[in-house]
Amino acid sequence: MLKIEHLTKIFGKGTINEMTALNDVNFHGSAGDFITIIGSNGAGKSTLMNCIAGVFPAESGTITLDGIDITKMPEHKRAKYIGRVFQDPMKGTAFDMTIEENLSIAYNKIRKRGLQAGISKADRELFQEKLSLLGMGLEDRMKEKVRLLSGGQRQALTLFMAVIAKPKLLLLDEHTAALDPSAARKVLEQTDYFAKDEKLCTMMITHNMKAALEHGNRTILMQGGQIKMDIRGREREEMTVEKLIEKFEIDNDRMLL
Ligand SMILES: Nc1ncnc2c1ncn2[C@@H]1O[C@H](COP(=O)(O)OP(=O)(O)OP(=O)(O)O)[C@@H](O)[C@H]1O
Repeated sequence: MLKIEHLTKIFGKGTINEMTALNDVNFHGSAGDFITIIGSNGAGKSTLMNCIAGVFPAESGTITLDGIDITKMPEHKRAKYIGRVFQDPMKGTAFDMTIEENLSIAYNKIRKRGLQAGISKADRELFQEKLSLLGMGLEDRMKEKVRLLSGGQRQALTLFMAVIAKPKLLLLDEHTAALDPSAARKVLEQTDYFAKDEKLCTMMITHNMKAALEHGNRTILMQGGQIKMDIRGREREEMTVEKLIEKFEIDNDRMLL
């Protein structure tokens, strides 16, 4: 599904601020994989996601998604294949538009229809049915402006918008970090639910090592722009936060136990 080969990203090349944020990264994610990504500040986690999403080009290396070489594909074209949710609940939605208008924009991403095409009865019923799965009562508030929603509700909606267009890859960059513990738990439960789609590969950055081990089927640890560890299967089942810290000498400044 996702194949990354020899990916290197250097910021400020040739200047005194030169920084190798990704150093020859190799990675393979399969459909159905839910990979959690941990690592201390500046390890290269967000840069990896930004390179995959096409926010900036890499110096060298290739990125292939479902057999398509997307290395040089512009960001807006990749967006068709990639869903993304950020830490800031304000970021993923148009807050002055209604819930159903936001959903329609996200859904039309795959249908090449603009908002002016209107929201059909069938679409509305589909949104309503799917929203009810979030268990937040949003299905009864579809004509309300998104700005009226709480951070947790908005993040749940953003997550939902990211998956409604059936992406191949879902990139979650600390998407629950700004939420209160109960909203974070709820959005993580919803993430588990959506990540079960066997055609989807999910990658989630988190500073919460407990969550990193409790969610998904693989955990990768990044350090100094490289993937230092890729744990899965039996090794992951037996892994604990304490063992992780000990084994990989993790500096757990921002990582919560
Ligand atoms: N746009 C940019 N311009 C210059 N340097 C950058 C840029 N983005 C990231 N960097 C640098 O690249 C390195 C990796 O940053 P990145 O944001 O990927 O780390 P991270 O693992 O996501 O860290 P954090 O957990 O703090 O978010 C850091 O040294 C950072 O300062």
